[in-house]
Amino acid sequence: MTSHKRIISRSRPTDASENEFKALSDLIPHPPSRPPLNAIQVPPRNPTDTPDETANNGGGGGGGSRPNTPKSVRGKAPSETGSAQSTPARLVSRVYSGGSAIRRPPPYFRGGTGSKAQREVGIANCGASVEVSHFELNEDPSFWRDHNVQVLIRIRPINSTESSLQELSRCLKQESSQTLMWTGHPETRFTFDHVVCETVSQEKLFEVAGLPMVENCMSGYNSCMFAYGQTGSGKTYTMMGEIQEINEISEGRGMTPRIFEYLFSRIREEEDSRKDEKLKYNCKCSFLEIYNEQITDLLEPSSTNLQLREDLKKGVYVENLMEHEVATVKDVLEILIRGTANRKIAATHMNSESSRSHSVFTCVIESQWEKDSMTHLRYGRLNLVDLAGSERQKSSGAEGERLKEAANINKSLSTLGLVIMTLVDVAHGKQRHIPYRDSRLTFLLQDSLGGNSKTTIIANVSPSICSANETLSTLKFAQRAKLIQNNAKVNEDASGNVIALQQQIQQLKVFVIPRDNDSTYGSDLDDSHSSFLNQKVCQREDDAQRIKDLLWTHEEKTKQLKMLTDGLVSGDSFLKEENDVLLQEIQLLQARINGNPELTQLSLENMRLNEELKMFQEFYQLGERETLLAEISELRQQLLDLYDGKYGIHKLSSRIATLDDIKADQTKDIAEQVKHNPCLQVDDTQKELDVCKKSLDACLEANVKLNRCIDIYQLGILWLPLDCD
Ligand SMILES: Nc1ncnc2c1ncn2[C@@H]1O[C@H](COP(=O)(O)OP(=O)(O)OP(=O)(O)O)[C@@H](O)[C@H]1O
Repeated sequence: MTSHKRIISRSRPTDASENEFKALSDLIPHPPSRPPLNAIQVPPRNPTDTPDETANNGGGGGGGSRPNTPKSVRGKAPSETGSAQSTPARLVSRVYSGGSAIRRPPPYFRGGTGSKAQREVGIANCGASVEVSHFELNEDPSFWRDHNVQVLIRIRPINSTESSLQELSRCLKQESSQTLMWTGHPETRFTFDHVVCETVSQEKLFEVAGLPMVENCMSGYNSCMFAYGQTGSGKTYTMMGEIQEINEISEGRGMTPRIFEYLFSRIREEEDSRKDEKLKYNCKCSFLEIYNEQITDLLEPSSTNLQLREDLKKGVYVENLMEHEVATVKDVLEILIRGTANRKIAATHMNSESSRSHSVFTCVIESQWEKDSMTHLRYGRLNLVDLAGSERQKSSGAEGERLKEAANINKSLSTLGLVIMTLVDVAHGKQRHIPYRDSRLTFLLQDSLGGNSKTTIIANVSPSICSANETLSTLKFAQRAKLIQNNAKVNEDASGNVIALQQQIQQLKVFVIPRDNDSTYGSDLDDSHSSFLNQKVCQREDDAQRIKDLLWTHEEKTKQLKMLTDGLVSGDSFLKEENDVLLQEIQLLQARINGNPELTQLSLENMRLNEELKMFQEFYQLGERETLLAEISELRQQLLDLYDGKYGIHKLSSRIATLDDIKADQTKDIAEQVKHNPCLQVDDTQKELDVCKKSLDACLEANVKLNRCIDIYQLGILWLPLDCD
């Protein structure tokens, strides 16, 4: 049996309590020990510390006056971790660590099938024993309906180093399956979604936290689980646990192998039950580490210093990171073991096999099925993150290279803390810039922190008084993280609809095209219909693509706006970007119009109608019609007056000339309007125009008569002086 980290290092039991079980362990074959591929040698802390000893004995534990931390601390030897015999994990661990006896745990520790009642459990600590309360975990299958962030505290058993230093003094007192008390000064009570006591098995923890995550991913939600905590607090144990050889199953296996066991069994189940919908799943995995702010592909270790990129469709991704298709648990285990062997570890005072990097195991789960003539596509991204441990330089005893690593680890963890603090502010409605880009870790996990993801945080703590301060700071971190608000949504791809449209057309063709005996006729019709329909499909596809591009420009715009409000870009460069995006948008819209003749026709018609509307509005609003009518009635009145002889001849003729001018202008206007505006054919207006025309005709007739009268009067006037003379 190999522990998660022991995969890459040799175990040499040195602890007296382990030796107790030597006889039995000798009977059990050990797996071939692997050479430490990437194990980093700890610089000797004093002349008696050789690197070799350090690696084999638990490293820093051997330094100074501290008692040696035997290798098996990492292997969860029961005698060291206090409650080992109560967790099935440790039983297996003993087998392979070469010094443990197989002891069956009490049945209520196995898989959480026991009653939920609190039990008093004896936890052994190097010969001494202490009563600690056992609390079952409360499963709540509906949790993820209302929450997107779940925070669990996992308390690991006290280990031998802690117990030898501080006996069994504890800084934590668990009060229920959700609350615990930090017993330092001042005493502080914390409440979380779950508090996982040291006797809870890996299996039970998986059932509560891992299983619902798999369901979420299968439904198309991005999900993320990360383990946080001080160095040696049990993060790797939680995430990886004890991974045996590929073909063997260990009770101590952690979240990651269990998640994939369950995932593949659910995939089989779903695919079988939805055969009629042709449901198919596809999974792709990648495994990376972030070490000293550099990203390395753990499955291709020569592929180092990989760059993070951001894409609107893909989100944040690692350029050139290899993705491996997986279809079975074996495939995943093979990747896990290979990748873990390449992970950077080293011995520190706190942990003989301390992970010096953050590791991210990612699986993209895609599903495709057909329903109601539609092809549905869904995908969920599952991130399983084992963070490097936070550590106080004093207690970790880090020096040289270890110190540089520790500084980088602490820097990225403090950025993580800052991001979480800012997200909490944002959740309280404050406008804040979130410093995702300040570390590779937060940039990569951007979606899992305050974004589109359902996220589980497992904060690992030691209950020992030796780690009281670190435990308190982890609890505070977890408390803040609980306040993050994520916005998880199902990832569904609408492009499936184009395929569905094509299928629909094919189906409709069967009904629409008449099938008679004349095969020639049938096939001709078939061909013409088919080419017509194909043309339509192409048109729709082009249109769909253009709409997608438009959507992209809109997303780009939103992103720019966000950067502007966050103060990441200046107003000038924002306007320039905005201008470019708008130009792109215009081009896209233009292309959309050009690519669709029906749309062009409609838009022309729309423009014409708008023009007409504008003209009518002006016609009524400016009161032209009323003015015209008023002029006509005035003219009439004047004619009548003229007949009554009220006007002098000169005045009359000048008035007539003015009226003629007005009439001519109005007639011209109307003629122009009629000429340029076919809209005047519209019934109502036509009627009004007819009335106007009639009035004008009457005016013109009256005018002719008036002119005649004027002529007669003028003749009369001409003759008058003659008479007088
Ligand atoms: N719940 C647990 N039950 C039994 N043993 C545990 C438990 N948690 C941790 N251990 C043991 O404690 C030791 C340290 O655990 P682990 O390596 O997982 O810590 P870590 O937080 O990953 O440390 P680092 O940050 O330094 O990598 C290991 O030997 C592991 O087997």
